[in-house]
Amino acid sequence: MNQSKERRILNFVLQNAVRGDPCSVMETIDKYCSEKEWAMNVGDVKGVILDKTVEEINPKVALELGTYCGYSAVRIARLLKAGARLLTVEFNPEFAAIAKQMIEFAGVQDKVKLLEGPSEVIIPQLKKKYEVDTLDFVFVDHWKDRYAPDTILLQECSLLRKGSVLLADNIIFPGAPEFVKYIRNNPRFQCSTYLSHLEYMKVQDAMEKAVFLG
Ligand SMILES: O=C(c1ccccc1)c1ccc(O)c(O)c1[N+](=O)[O-]
Ligand SMILES: [Mg+2]
Repeated sequence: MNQSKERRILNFVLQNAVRGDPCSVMETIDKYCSEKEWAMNVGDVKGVILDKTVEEINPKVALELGTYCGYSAVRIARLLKAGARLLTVEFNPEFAAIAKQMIEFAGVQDKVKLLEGPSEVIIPQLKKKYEVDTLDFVFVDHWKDRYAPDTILLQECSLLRKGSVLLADNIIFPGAPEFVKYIRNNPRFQCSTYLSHLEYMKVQDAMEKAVFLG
């Protein structure tokens, strides 16, 4: 049976990256996806914006919506301090299976918990089932029409506290217009936009940082 693109990416990493080295895994994925097959990882350019945001916040508890192959989970987890954790949510079981292997190969599995299922089901479980009090950082990178409803759901579930930071990918391409309208007109969030490019392409994109004001 034909392999999926995501399986081809994982195999390329398993054959070419250094086991236990998150940077090697990221670089190898970026090499494959820029030279062989485009894929929707946050990538090396927007990845620097993600890095700087994570380093600025130094989160104890981080959430990622949209694991895909695990690229940004590895990218975030490598920067987490001792005792910090990343919860990453993936709806697609094939993607989740690939990401699990990617995260383990990178050696960051002790910092990452991969939760398989729809975000709207998992978010209301975070407090009781996954022992989350509040989230310090949320990387929003899943289905673009879920950005706004899940941001509302995070608030309804009391998962944000004063100073919690959301960073949303793809604000220009593919775009998340409902989210942008919601977050920029909401006095409970302080927003800033980081212009960049779509991963591995010359297409303009952007990331939106939104600080919850309580
Ligand atoms: O929606 C797409 C998409 C649309 C069309 C074809 C392929 C992907 C996409 C593109 C770039 C992203 O960074 C990203 O996170 C996504 N996504 O699905 O979450
Ligand atoms: Mg994205």
